[in-house]
Amino acid sequence: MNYYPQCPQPEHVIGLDSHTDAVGLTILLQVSEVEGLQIRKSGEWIPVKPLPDSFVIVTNGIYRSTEHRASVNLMKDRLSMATFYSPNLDSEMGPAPSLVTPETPAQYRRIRVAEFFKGYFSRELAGKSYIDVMKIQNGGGEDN
Ligand SMILES: O=C(O)CCC(=O)C(=O)O
Ligand SMILES: [Fe+2]
Repeated sequence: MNYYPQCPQPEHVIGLDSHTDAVGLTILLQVSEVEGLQIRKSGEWIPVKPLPDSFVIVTNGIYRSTEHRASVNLMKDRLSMATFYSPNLDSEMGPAPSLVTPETPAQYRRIRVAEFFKGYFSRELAGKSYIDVMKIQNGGGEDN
């Protein structure tokens, strides 16, 4: 649950700094129907207008996780509720074996989910997708 109190100087404040979610799927309800969520597209911040009775869905993996942030509002409080679909902490994460072929070698290494989230939650929100820490630099398999 994210609560953004009404703010007399919204131009000097950010509600939630730029980030990408580190999960498989995010479903977000903009509860109070006050504008605030923004996504970055071609370097520009685009507001995602709240629609009554609707959810915003953010995917990861083949559909790259969208960089987004939330602003605060001059006149009104804002409330959003995010639910995250993510893997079991005791498991590993990496490219789905069915997607790794000699023609399309693994581009990400496998790591323990707990290790991934430890790094994710201890970093600064800096826009860049955290999944890039798993990227295999030189290609050619998981040993590189
Ligand atoms: O409040 C919002 O609209 C965004 C919340 C969000 O990005 C998050 O909880 O990860
Ligand atoms: Fe988010």
